[in-house]
Formats: sequence, C-alpha cells, structure tokens
Amino acid sequence: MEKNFSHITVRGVNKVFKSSDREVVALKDINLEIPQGQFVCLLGPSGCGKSTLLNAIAGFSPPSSGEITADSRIVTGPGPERGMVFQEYALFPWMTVEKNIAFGLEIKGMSQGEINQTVAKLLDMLSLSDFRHRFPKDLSGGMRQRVAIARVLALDSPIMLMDEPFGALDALTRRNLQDELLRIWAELKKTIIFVTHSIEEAIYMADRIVVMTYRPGTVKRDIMVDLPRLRDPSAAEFNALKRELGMLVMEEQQRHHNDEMRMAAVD
Ligand SMILES: Nc1ncnc2c1ncn2[C@@H]1O[C@H](COP(=O)(O)OP(=O)(O)OP(=O)(O)O)[C@@H](O)[C@H]1O
Repeated sequence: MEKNFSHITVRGVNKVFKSSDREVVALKDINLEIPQGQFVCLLGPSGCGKSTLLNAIAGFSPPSSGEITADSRIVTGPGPERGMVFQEYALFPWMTVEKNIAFGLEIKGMSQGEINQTVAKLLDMLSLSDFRHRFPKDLSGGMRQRVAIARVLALDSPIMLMDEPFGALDALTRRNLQDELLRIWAELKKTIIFVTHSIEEAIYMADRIVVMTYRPGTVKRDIMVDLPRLRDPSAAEFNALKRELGMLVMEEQQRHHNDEMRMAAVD
C-alpha cells in the first residue's frame, strides 16, 4: 500500500452553501498536500473561503464533495490530532487562566499531578505564570490569546488550525505573539494552518502561502517562502514578495468589490 507522507491532504474539495434564493460556491476543487511540520498561511481578502476551508479541515463543516485526511485518517468531524484557535479567544469566562488551560486535560482524564505539571510548563512557555489566578475579563486581548494558544497546546495536537488568531490585536502585541508562535512552532514542530488577510503576517510567518480567489474559492497561487528566519520586514526580498502578493490579493479584492456592487444593483 502506498504510504501517505502528507500530514494533511485536501483532495478535490468543494463546498457549496445553498439558501432559498442563492447558491454560494465557497470552495471549488481545492487540492493541497501539507507535510508534517509545515507552517502554511491561507491568504486572501474577505469572502474567499479561508475560514470555510479551515473549518472543513477542522471537521466542523464537511465539504460538499472531496476528501480531507489528517494523520492519514479521513476527517469526518473534529479530532484530537487537530487543535483550533479562533480570533475570539473562546475562553471560559468563569474559569481562571490555569483552569482554562487545565480544562481539556481534566476531560481527558489525566492525573492531577500530570495536569499540574503540564499547566505549569505552558504558563511558563507563554509567559502567563504571573496571571495564572486571573479571570479572562481581567486580561488584555494579547494575554487572552496566549491563554487560548496554551489551551490548544495542552492537548498536544500535532496539527494547529488558527483562524486569524491575531486579527484583533494591536500591531505591537501582534508582532510579539507572532514571534512567540514561531518560537513554539520551531520547538514543538507542529503542523500549522494559519488564516490571515495580512500579507505581511503571511510572509513573516509562513513556509508556504496559499493565495485564494474570491468566489469561487480556489487556489490562485501556492508559494514557498524561503527567506531566512527571523524575517526582516524591511528587507528587499521581503518587500519584493509583499508587492507580488499585494497584486494577487488586490485582484481578488477588486472581484469582491465588483460582486458587491452588482448585488447592490440587483437588490
Ligand atoms: N454558513 C454560510 N452560509 C452561506 N454562505 C456562507 C456561509 N459561510 C460562509 N459563506 C460564504 O462563503 C464564502 C466564503 O466565506 P469564508 O467565511 O470562508 O471567507 P473568508 O475568506 O474566511 O472571509 P473572512 O476573512 O471575512 O472571514 C463567502 O462568500 C461567504 O459569504
């Protein structure tokens, strides 16, 4: 039997949303092979299907047709090998930071000793130790997102799916967390699929950038980024790639705009 070396495969995936008066082809014939340990950014303007694709890989919303595998198993729903980090933190407001991180481990039935050890390691890794007894409402956006990342890391999933995780943060906090995530990724060798509509963020973070088209969502360009890390956003190569990607994204942004104008004329 042929061995599957890709950590995630997406084969011939289509997704159509149907309502009484219209049909939206959110994904059309998406094919991706993602090896273990790769950091992939899905890039494109609003509405090009980035979240739809991520949710299909997460198993939250199955494709209309096609097949997705993770760890060589067909995805039919959420699974422990895939952890998800959302833009909106998704923390339990009634639990402290350490309880939020411990929650998934308690569900898994881990012993209290092991839980304490894992939580302490993650608090340290994400510089949260001084905040362990705080509730989410008493944390900044950046700190909350650190807790959200720690929660997913606690489950030790080899695959992390991240939907605009830093989209709501100010520029400085965002860069800080980007650096933390790169450090954790290098240390723990996770496979990461990271949705963003920031071109700079994609170039700063990714091994590979998949640029998507607006309606139907297809793969417009699949680019390997081989700039040395840590990347310097002021470097000439960084900016050359930024210009190239800017053109690609702008074309899709324009299609989005034209579509909205057409819809407004019909309504
Ligand atoms: N539940 C749904 N029902 C109907 N249409 C949907 C649904 N979810 C998404 N869509 C449509 O599918 C297309 C892709 O949406 P999706 O949210 O995946 O795009 P995106 O690239 O993630 O955008 P954003 O950056 O704004 O989150 C859009 O045209 C959207 O309107």
